[in-house]
Amino acid sequence: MRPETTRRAPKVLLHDHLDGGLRPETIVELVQQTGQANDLPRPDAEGLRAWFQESADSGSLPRYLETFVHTLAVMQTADGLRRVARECVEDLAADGVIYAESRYAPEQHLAQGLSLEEVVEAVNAGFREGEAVVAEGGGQIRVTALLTAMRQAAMSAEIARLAVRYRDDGVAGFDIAGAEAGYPPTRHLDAFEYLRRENAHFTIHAGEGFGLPSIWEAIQWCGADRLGHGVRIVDDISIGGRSFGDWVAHRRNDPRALVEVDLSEVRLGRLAAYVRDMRIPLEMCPSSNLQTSAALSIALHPITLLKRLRFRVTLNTDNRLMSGTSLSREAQLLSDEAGWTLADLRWVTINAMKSAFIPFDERLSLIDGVIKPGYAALGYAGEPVS
Ligand SMILES: O=c1[nH]cnc2c1ncn2[C@H]1C[C@H](O)[C@@H](CO)O1
Ligand SMILES: [Zn+2]
Repeated sequence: MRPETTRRAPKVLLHDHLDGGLRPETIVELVQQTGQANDLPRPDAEGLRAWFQESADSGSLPRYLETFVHTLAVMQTADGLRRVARECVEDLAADGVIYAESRYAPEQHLAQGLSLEEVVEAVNAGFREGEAVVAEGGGQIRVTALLTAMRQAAMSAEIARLAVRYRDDGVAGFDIAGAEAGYPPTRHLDAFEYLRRENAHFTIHAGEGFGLPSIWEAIQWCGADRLGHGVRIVDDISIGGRSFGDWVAHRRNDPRALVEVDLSEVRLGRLAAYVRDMRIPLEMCPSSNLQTSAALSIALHPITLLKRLRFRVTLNTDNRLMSGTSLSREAQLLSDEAGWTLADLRWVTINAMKSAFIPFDERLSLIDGVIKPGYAALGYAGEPVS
């Protein structure tokens, strides 16, 4: 794929953290307004941009998460939140995203006295402003919010109630995030049971910093509609009688290994089969996984095998600032290093749109009215993906 084609292609983003996608320039400006500029690890936008990426490259999820203290610091006022939300929408639209679910944890924005409701309303206002700016410029994007509860904290029941309260006002669902090992999703069972009683939607970060037990709990015990990452589902997949991890480690110097592997040699365990059979969406984030050591390289990232096996794969950014990425960059990396085509990008885009938390008729109208015509305009009308 040519980068310009990748950027122009309509894309759908289900897993993007609002507090992981700020413009470095905005952080510098907002910190200057508060008079706390000395708290920044670098004084200027370019220095900050590099600092976030380098610090997030630590190889560990808990250390990756430490960098968020500097984005959260400028997201404690209604004005700060509204600006960050508006710029998020503008940046995604410029990258060719036509529908996004942007997540953040309201409980992390209360330090300067905002209430949970004020946080949600400020972010919603920013999203609506961003959509209006994009529409005025002749573009098109819709952004909804997912409210995240932090898994190490104890506010999930309250955040779940907040998500239901705003379900008809810009909030599409609920999520659990934060360090995974040691914090199983079942700690938040009351929140999930409440959401299910309310017929509400939720996703759970699972199978990123921890393996199969976390995925199993998220699906079979908590009832998650989607999996945040879910990349470690490959621990339940074998190739030629070897575990995926062993198999890939032996081929770490063969970048085409996953593109060429004979699928008749692949066996799914019961959990992997369940995830595929039930069409459970995987919100996969390749660059983020390299930074937290959940995958070895783009070429050998499990997403390419899972796509070939027809799991319901979606492609996402996770944290654009910490990973120095965008959705089109993620797609371009897969094109350059793992043989992905425009047909593959269209397929994961439609997968994502089908898996979104907005009503079915609205998803369908974006698929038929925007995504399919958008790919047709690029010269790709939708032959089956190999
Ligand atoms: O990839 C992630 N795994 C777990 N937690 C994450 C990830 N990316 C961001 N977070 C956390 C840090 C943010 O402050 C929080 C809400 O967006 O979610
Ligand atoms: Zn995430």
